[in-house]
Amino acid sequence: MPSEFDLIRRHFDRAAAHCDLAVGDDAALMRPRPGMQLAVSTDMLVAGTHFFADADPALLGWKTLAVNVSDIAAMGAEPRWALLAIALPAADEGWIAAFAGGLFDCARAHGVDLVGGDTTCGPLNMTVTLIGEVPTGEAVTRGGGRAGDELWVSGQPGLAALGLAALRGDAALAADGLQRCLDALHKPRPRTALGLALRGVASAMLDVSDGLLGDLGHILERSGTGAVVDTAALPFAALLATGADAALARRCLLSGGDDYELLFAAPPARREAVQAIGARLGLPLHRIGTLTDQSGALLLREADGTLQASPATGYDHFG
Ligand SMILES: Nc1ncnc2c1ncn2[C@@H]1O[C@H](COP(=O)(O)OP(=O)(O)O)[C@@H](O)[C@H]1O
Ligand SMILES: Cc1ncc(C[n+]2csc(CCOP(=O)(O)OP(=O)(O)O)c2C)c(N)n1
Ligand SMILES: [Mg+2]
Repeated sequence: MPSEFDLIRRHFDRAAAHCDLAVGDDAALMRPRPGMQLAVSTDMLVAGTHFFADADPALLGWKTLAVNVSDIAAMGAEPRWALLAIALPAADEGWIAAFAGGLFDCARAHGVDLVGGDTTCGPLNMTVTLIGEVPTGEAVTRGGGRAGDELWVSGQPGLAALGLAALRGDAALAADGLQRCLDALHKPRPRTALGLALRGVASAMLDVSDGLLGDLGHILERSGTGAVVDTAALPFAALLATGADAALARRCLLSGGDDYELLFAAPPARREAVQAIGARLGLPLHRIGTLTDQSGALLLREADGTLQASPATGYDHFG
């Protein structure tokens, strides 16, 4: 049976590119580049709550890091250093090797060093702490939105929630549609390049983990604005193309969660700049509404022009 230290050495100790001291000592040593602020975030994934216990370990490794990279991207920061705290029910080396493989694939794709962590025996869960860098004063927070700013969302929110609904037997999807939804659920692609490009363009930003409307509520709260969301501008077509019915597609897109897309506000004068960024990155950016001066009020404008108030609620662990 491998020891705790064998597991760390074999699976989690890899060369770090931009770090003075990484895995193996009491603490890691990193130097932020001059003129940079550190952006620090942590998110935990728990078996049964965030994933099924029999999930593919390579995909789980990817997602564990990806959801944290997404938070750093949402600040307009560059992800740099990660710490991984993991509790494992057993020293299953095949499982751990596959998990580490997926995690390091994501680390490589986003320029992240794994610089430390903790490994214990216990119910399967993992927590990554991610440290990024952003030029001092240039981070994009949730609180900079102003009435009149346009509201945008990247990519294809709703796919992951549809995938989860299908796994639970609550949605019958066409085979290729199901594949696309499961890929979104299991392998979120954090929008790092988009987050960096939106520095100096977006007035407020966050990543959508708990569902579009619920997370929009955080922008409204921190920015002191309201919002009108045009439902006709939301990207429903790709969800309907999976074979999902319209009501489920709407629920997944508006409040499903697990999207890891960026939701941001930008002044109308920056509309062309936003569109140019989307074109350069080959990433669809949807202009889905406007911030208003009615603090906290979230309205949905339907295709026929009618306005209806909506609660800004999303995924809630205790709700
Ligand atoms: N146990 C905690 N102690 C201190 N701060 C916390 C704790 N849990 C969450 N937070 C903070 O509350 C805020 C909202 O957290 P969360 O909803 O998890 O954000 P996100 O969706 O970006 O992961 C963040 O600033 C986070 O750091
Ligand atoms: C087995 C399973 N059940 C439910 C979900 C859906 N789900 C779990 S947590 C969550 C929201 C995001 O997690 P949270 O811990 O709130 O992340 P944060 O907002 O802190 O980034 C969602 C949509 C899932 N992915 N897998
Ligand atoms: Mg969190």
